[in-house]
Amino acid sequence: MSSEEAFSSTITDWLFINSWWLLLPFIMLLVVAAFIVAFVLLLYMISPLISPKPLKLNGAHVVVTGGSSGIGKCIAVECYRQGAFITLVARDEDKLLQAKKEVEKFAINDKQVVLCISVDVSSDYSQVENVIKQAQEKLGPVDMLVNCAGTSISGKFEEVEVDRFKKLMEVNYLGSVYPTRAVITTMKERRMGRIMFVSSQAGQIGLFGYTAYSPSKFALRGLAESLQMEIKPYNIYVTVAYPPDTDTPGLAEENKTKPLETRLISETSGVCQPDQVAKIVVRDAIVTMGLFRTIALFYLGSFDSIVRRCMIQREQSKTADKRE
Ligand SMILES: NC(=O)C1=CN([C@@H]2O[C@H](COP(=O)(O)OP(=O)(O)OC[C@H]3O[C@@H](n4cnc5c(N)ncnc54)[C@H](OP(=O)(O)O)[C@@H]3O)[C@@H](O)[C@H]2O)C=CC1
Ligand SMILES: CCCCCCCCCCCCCCCC(=O)[C@@H](N)CO
Repeated sequence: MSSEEAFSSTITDWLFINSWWLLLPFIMLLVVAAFIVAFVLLLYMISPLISPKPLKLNGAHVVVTGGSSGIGKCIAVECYRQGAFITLVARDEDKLLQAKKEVEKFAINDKQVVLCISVDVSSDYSQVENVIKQAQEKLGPVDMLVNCAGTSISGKFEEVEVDRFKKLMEVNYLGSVYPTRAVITTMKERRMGRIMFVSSQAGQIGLFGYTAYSPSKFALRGLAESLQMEIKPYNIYVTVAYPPDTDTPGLAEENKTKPLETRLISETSGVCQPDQVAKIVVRDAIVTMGLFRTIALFYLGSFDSIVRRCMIQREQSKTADKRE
């Protein structure tokens, strides 16, 4: 008996089957699995080749709304440490100046600047447009916008004051729409830019106590996905961050009224440190392509080509109009 026969008879004996070809379905399954693994590996390897160039933060102008406290402040520090020029946007001027001092400690060269702008990002679009204009005049066009200004409240649906529902939509949703609207035209003209929206784990899943907060964070995802499809041909990339509970003044404030259920549910995903969250979300915003995004890229590729075709057509008809 050859060694091959010995091998196959051992396996068939072991599996209590009398012919090797009964193994065929399993072998086919293995082959298919191997192909899938190989395909995913291939995607992983080509990700860096087909992804846009990472944004160099050195010398870039980064605007951080909510940059005077918590996660926003840490995002500003993270970008400053990589050589960026920073505009901090928030309402309270004292907190802004304090944050400016903290950020400035992390300078890597003596040209870097931290600019402070006091404005409510949620109340009046023309105000927001104005301050963004001022910031661009001082520090140049915005390369990256981080929409981090936001606030939260937790409580049972019927116990949350009715006007809070409107307030949270205004600050968390419109407060991200307005700054984005104010930078987008210049970004499109320059055919470059990054926009980050800071949502929350409570923006992926609705949870007890967050009937007012979650919807305002869900809304950011709808905005981000639709906007991304519009502006990808202009080489502008949008990211959404979904952090868990993070140790900030905002969380301390929220904890004052947090129902027991919300607390117990949130504890399952723990509390992060804001500098840790900042590192991750900044990296994701500047290096735009991991494995899952590569897969999403193929998935969305056909939609993108529609958008590109329309853009070309529209520009062609515009120049034709001008000639007439
Ligand atoms: N901490 C957490 O557990 C988590 C937080 N998030 C989100 O991250 C973001 C930051 O949270 P966190 O760091 O905890 O918050 P903080 O309360 O510590 O900081 C909020 C920042 O936003 C600014 N801000 C608030 N409202 C306005 C407004 N109307 N106009 C301009 N600026 C405003 C504040 O300054 P000022 O008050 O002076 O205007 C401050 O700089 C929020 O969007 C939050 O929803 C997401 C997941 C978890
Ligand atoms: C793919 C689906 C993932 C779902 C994960 C489920 C995790 C449950 C715990 C949720 C914790 C809620 C954190 C809210 C943080 C927040 O935004 C406020 N603290 C703001 O102040």
